[in-house]
Amino acid sequence: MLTLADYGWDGERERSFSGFRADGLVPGRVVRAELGRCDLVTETEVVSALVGTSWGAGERLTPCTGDWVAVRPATAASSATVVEVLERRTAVVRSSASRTSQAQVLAANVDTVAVTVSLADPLKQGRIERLLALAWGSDATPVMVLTKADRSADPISAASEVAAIAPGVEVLVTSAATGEGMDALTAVLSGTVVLLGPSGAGKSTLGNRLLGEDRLATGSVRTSDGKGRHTTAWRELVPLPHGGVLLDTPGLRGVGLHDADEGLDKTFAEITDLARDCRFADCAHTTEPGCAVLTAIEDGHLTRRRLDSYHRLQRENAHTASRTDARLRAELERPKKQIARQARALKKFPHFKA
Ligand SMILES: Nc1nc2c(ncn2[C@@H]2O[C@H](COP(=O)(O)OP(=O)(O)OP(=O)(O)O)[C@@H](O)[C@H]2O)c(=O)[nH]1
Ligand SMILES: [Zn+2]
Repeated sequence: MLTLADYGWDGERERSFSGFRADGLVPGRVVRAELGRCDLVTETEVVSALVGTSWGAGERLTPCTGDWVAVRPATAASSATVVEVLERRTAVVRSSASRTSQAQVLAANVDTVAVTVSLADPLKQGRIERLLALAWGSDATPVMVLTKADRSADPISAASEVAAIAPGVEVLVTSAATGEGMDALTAVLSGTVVLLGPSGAGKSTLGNRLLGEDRLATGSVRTSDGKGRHTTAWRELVPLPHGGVLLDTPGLRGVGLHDADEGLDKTFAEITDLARDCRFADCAHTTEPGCAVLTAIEDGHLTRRRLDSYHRLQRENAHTASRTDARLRAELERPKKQIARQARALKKFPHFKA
């Protein structure tokens, strides 16, 4: 029997939950979310629960896979109901490709984001940089997982090419087909793990290999049943045999950046470092005199492609930010504000945590 601790519940969470417990509520983690209802694991069972409105504020709650929630248990008269979504420590947020620019939380409370890219196809550097910006922006730890090494003529040089555009990120070469790199992968994955990558990158196949069983539907299975892909926002949270839990997301067609300033700074860490030496604090690294970034390109320390990619993703990020509507922004900011408030409280009252 698995406990909530297997799903990542910890002492800090338990302490901040005491008020809810006093009110007869129990904690649960969302393993699958749909509009208005979700599947949860609680200390005693797996339940299907209705999603209510937030207690104090009366806002409609929108829990997503990975969220910790406060649940009112089922009674003879009513089904189990989610009454609050607990503070998100991390969140993978993308801006969908739609014109209204809806931000969408793909996964909450993730510890490791495994960015999966297939070695069977030519590497697309811009796409890798975009996925890394999304991963860094979540506040979880990104890991680059190159898949299908059995389909590549030279996986080692592919890996060093990726390492060059992924400063500070561990790069692993794997093959679900031969088992190559699986032990190394198991070793670096910790806590709640999400596999993030384009459709067909091999995420589900890799996930099944990590789980040691065919839990997740792979491309071949899905196409054979005749149903189209991407038809549902199906996501599931499954415990891993060596600890931690795996969150399977469907392949992403468009991963627009949302509020990704910090994510971009970390993705392009060497540019962020160089920029400190630019003459102007607000240097845009385009034509400014005394620009350390442009000098690095002239000296051959930085590629023009890399700077162009940085500029392109920054422009896109600024554009989606300007289109995100206020309600959504408030919803996404709420957990962050909670974190900031708690951090301030901790500073003021160091014993607060104990
Ligand atoms: N040769 C080889 N093929 C692989 C490997 N891993 C996955 N594949 C194949 O790649 C295809 C896509 O794999 P999936 O696991 O469905 O990819 P996915 O990333 O989950 O795709 P979506 O569900 O669309 O996001 C399938 O036909 C797999 O059999 C591998 O290590 N080697
Ligand atoms: Zn500059």
